[in-house]
This record gives sequence, C-alpha cells and structure tokens, in this order.
Amino acid sequence: MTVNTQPVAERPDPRAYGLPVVEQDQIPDELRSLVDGVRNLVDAVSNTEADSATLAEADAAVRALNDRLNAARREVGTMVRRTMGDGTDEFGTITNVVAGTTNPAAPPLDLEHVEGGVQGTVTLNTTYQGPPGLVHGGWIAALLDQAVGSASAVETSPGMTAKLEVNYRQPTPLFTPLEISARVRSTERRKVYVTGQIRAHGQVTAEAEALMIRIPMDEG
Ligand SMILES: CCCCCCCCCCCCCCCC(=O)SCCNC(=O)CCNC(=O)[C@H](O)C(C)(C)COP(=O)(O)OP(=O)(O)OC[C@H]1O[C@@H](n2cnc3c(N)ncnc32)[C@H](O)[C@@H]1OP(=O)(O)O
Repeated sequence: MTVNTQPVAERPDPRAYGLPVVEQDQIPDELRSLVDGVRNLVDAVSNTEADSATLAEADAAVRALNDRLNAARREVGTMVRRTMGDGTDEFGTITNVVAGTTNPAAPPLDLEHVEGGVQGTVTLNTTYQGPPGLVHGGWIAALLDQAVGSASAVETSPGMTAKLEVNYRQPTPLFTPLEISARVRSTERRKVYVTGQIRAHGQVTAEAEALMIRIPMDEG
C-alpha cells in the first residue's frame, strides 16, 4: 500500500458546488437556545407520565410552534462553517444528525481537530437508549462514523464512508462523558483508512475501522 500522510487537497468551499453556507458564529443565540430546549423536550416527551390534559395542551402548543417555524425553512444541503480550536475551518451539514449545530436530534457533540484526527466528548441521555441504561448500538456506529468522516475531512479532504466495521467491546453507558476520537492511519489515492474509538471512564467501549473515499473535487 502507498502510504501518504500529507494533506492531499485544499479544503473545498461548498459554495463552489451550489451549497449555501452559514457561518457558525452567525447562528442566532435564540436558535441555539431553542435547539437545546427541544433536545430537552424530546427527552421529556420520551419519558413523561403526565396526565392526558397536560399531554393535549403540550401537543397543541408544539403543533402551533411547528407551523410558525416551518414558515421559514433552510435549503436542504445547507452547510455550516466552523472554526475549530486550532484555527482550522471545517464545513459540515447544518442538520447533520450526529453533529449538526441546528439539529435537536443530534447530541451536543463538538469534535476538535487534534494531531492526526479529531476528538470530542459527549454525554447521552435516554433519547439514545438501546438496552436499559445503555447507548443504542446504531448510535455508537453513528458517532464513530461521524468521527472517522470528520478526521478524514480535516486531515485530507471530505469523503463518503465506504466501509465501517464496529467492534462493540463493552456496553456504552448513558449519562456518562464519552470520549470520541478518530485518527487517519494511511491514505492511498482517494482511499483514507481511519480508526475510531469511544471511551467511557478511560476504557474503550467501542472501536471502528473505516474506509473513507474522498470526493474527487480537485482531481477532475
Ligand atoms: C462540497 C463540500 C462538502 C464538504 C463536506 C464536509 C463534510 C465534513 C465531515 C463530514 C463527516 C460525515 C461523516 C458521515 C459520512 C457518511 O455518513 S457518508 C454516507 C454513507 N456512505 C454512503 O452513502 C456511500 C455510498 N457509496 C458511494 O457513494 C460510492 O460507493 C463511493 C463510496 C463514493 C465510492 O464510489 P466512487 O467514488 O465511484 O469510487 P470508485 O472510483 O469506485 O473507487 C475508488 C477507490 O475506492 C475503492 N472502494 C470504493 N468503495 C469501496 C468499498 N466499499 N470497499 C473497498 N474499497 C472500495 C475502489 O476499489 C477504488 O480503489 P482504488 O482503485 O483506488 O484502489
């Protein structure tokens, strides 16, 4: 295998591909607060044992809010540009289900660029529950997919996941800070080999090996 650890391409600007871009620091505080509130609402709805009158009142209020918010919707594919702690920029889909800034279904995960890849911490509530008290295996795979994809994008250039193998080593607990990390191991033409890990209390609970295929933007 040809191993190339050099960055392989300039980070592309999605505007050149017809995708709208929002600057992360221009997302209104009110929207960030709403996203957080809806996240809490999903958790509350998932777990409530409130009486019928309270449920009917909440249902009517939520439906009315849906109508007001849907009056002004973003374009599908809207991207967000965020500057990471080390000053590098990353583009991501604004509603990305694992890390989208405006998506209340996404856990509050911020991956930071570190040498060779990315890392971040997230704590999950019962919205992400599979077995009692534990994170759903599909979400574990989703977190790892995001981490390996993000590592590949910041270390090389954006790509698609072609292969993702997840090894579930230990149950991954809810309500516990989870350390998510991914590192690019090698590249070969458009192929990027990446590994990822999730740790709880310093112990690996799940790990992944992935193959990302870079989008052929500069290569024509
Ligand atoms: C505009 C700006 C945007 C910015 C954006 C920023 C994003 C910032 C971070 C995002 C982070 C997101 C993280 C989540 C990432 C997802 O969730 S992606 C969604 C899930 N994945 C998919 O839906 C992929 C579906 N599959 C496909 O679209 C296509 O099969 C692929 C993967 C793009 C490859 O197709 P292709 O481009 O035609 O590639 P192809 O020429 O056939 O193959 C290229 C090489 O890869 C190899 N290969 C291809 N597929 C495979 C495979 N499955 N197994 C083994 N080898 C393979 C080939 O053998 C070939 O190897 P070499 O000949 O070079 O040795």
